[in-house]
Amino acid sequence: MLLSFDPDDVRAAERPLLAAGVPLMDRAAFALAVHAGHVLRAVRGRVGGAHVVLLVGAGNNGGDALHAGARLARRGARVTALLAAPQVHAGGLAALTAAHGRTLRVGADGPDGDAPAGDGRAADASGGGRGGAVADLLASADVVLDGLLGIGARGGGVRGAGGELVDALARVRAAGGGPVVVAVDVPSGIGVADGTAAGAVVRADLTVTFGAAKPGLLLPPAAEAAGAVETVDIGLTLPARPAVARLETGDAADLWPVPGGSAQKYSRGVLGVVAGSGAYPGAAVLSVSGALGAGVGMVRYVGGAGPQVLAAHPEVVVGEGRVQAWVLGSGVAPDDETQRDRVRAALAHAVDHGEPAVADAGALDLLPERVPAHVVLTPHAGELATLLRARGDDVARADVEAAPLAHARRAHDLTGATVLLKGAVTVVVGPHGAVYAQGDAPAWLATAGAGDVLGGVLGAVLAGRSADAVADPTLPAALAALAALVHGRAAHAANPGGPVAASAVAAAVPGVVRALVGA
Ligand SMILES: NC(=O)C1=CN([C@@H]2O[C@H](COP(=O)(O)OP(=O)(O)OC[C@H]3O[C@@H](n4cnc5c(N)ncnc54)[C@H](OP(=O)(O)O)[C@@H]3O)[C@@H](O)[C@H]2O)[C@@H](O)CC1
Ligand SMILES: Nc1ncnc2c1ncn2[C@@H]1O[C@H](COP(=O)(O)OP(=O)(O)O)[C@@H](O)[C@H]1O
Ligand SMILES: [K+]
Repeated sequence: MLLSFDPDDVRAAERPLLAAGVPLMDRAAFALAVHAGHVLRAVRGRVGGAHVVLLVGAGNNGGDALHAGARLARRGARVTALLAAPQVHAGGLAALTAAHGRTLRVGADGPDGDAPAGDGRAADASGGGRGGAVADLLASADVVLDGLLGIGARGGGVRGAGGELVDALARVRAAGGGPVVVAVDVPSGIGVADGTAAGAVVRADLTVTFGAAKPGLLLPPAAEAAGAVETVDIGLTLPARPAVARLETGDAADLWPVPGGSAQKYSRGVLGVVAGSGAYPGAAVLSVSGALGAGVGMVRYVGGAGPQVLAAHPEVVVGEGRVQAWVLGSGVAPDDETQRDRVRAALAHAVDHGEPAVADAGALDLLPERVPAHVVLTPHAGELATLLRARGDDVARADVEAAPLAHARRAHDLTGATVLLKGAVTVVVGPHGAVYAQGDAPAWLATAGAGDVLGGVLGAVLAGRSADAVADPTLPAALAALAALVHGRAAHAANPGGPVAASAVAAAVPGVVRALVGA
């Protein structure tokens, strides 16, 4: 499991080590220089003679970049530091200067008359004139180390001279080619704790993060700016509970309901599916496909799409009966009152009798005021905005997309449900601070019906672990993250690197599960 921690927890973990004189910045800068060296060898064959540009802000994040730059300069790299603040980390600056690195003060914060650092040159990053010199420098770099802002960032993008550097770097990259960008600790400008990415934000190819990952490296939309993430152990002891977790391959076997030798279909879990309608019978078929692919003991289908479901899956039992979990609402049209009544009844049963339930699409507006955490909502951003508006919040889809964690958390707080918010990175929020962010899927998965398959996979897992999911209110969040992981990997497996239809994703689920839980 990949665990991330809020800046406050990281600072608290650093404090005793710093007080004891442990050289944390040296450790961080050493690891950063090693990773930058790997990148330089990959793009130029060697560190000696390579051109490295440092973007340096006012804090310790800039100090990391300067110290790493000094190490690279000692190995023969040509290193230029662009100083975006009047005062930068003194020890780092001294180290770079001693290693014969060049420094250049940029932007309005460093007027021409200001006592400049290093070789005494000043430049304006905003474009034209000396701004052109900054652009040329960035364009000619092999690697840029982004040390503008780390965990001291207050969010909303990088402001001031650093923001101009971020924009200049973006222009260089948009023109094609450009340097490999390595973010120091986090891409500068992201919301480190909440994953927002408004304003001037560095787009990195690689982020070298210290002590532990930070939530913004896992959460959308900021996760996209981080590129690959390398975590460096600098000796911090962090709390037991992370801010945001991501399930990885090794976690699936512990969570998946693998049948024991004495299993029979009822003990493995029966899933009730109330999905599909005259307008959308395919949603019922896809939902059932996901559940069967995930290996549920049995599916009972309830609704008008019985003939289509049976034609695709003769193993399904059509009609009501006892179940251990539900999938509700996929493809249930707003004007199909008969099917909506069935969804209402199933939701009430799930709440009253302790049966886990997935509430998707057409079930979201039928949710009671409060539900237990074993009810899992699976909205996309538009549906989450609608749900929040129905409960009095003034929220548009774009607001949810800009801050998915905050809005998923709000929906959890308002309803009590576990909330799985679909997207390029799927965010899950449950009770007691359980938060997951899964980025397992290729963009090809953004295709009609894919969400119905996800609901079926999740329903199967909840049916298989029904009693556990009711007894431990944080488990539905872990199982929802697990379903997202399997679903995303199934999209890869169905056609690596290429397009997938939702039915092909469902067909790939059994193989993915075998690979994850097989002996
Ligand atoms: N502690 C240690 O020994 C270790 C720390 N380590 C490293 O230190 C990093 C944390 O360093 P840090 O605390 O100095 O904060 P950092 O992110 O560099 O910047 C703060 C400055 O930025 C400014 N600022 C804020 N928001 C802004 C914005 N939007 N736009 C523009 N400016 C903004 C802010 O201004 P202020 O808010 O005070 O006005 C302040 O001047 C950490 O990520 C890791 O890399 C490692 O070496 C391991 C050991
Ligand atoms: N850019 C993307 N990259 C990867 N996966 C995505 C992306 N956009 C959406 N998805 C995933 O695709 C699925 C789409 O589901 P949904 O929006 O409910 O579609 P439908 O209602 O047609 O089934 C979700 O699992 C979502 O997480
Ligand atoms: K940074």
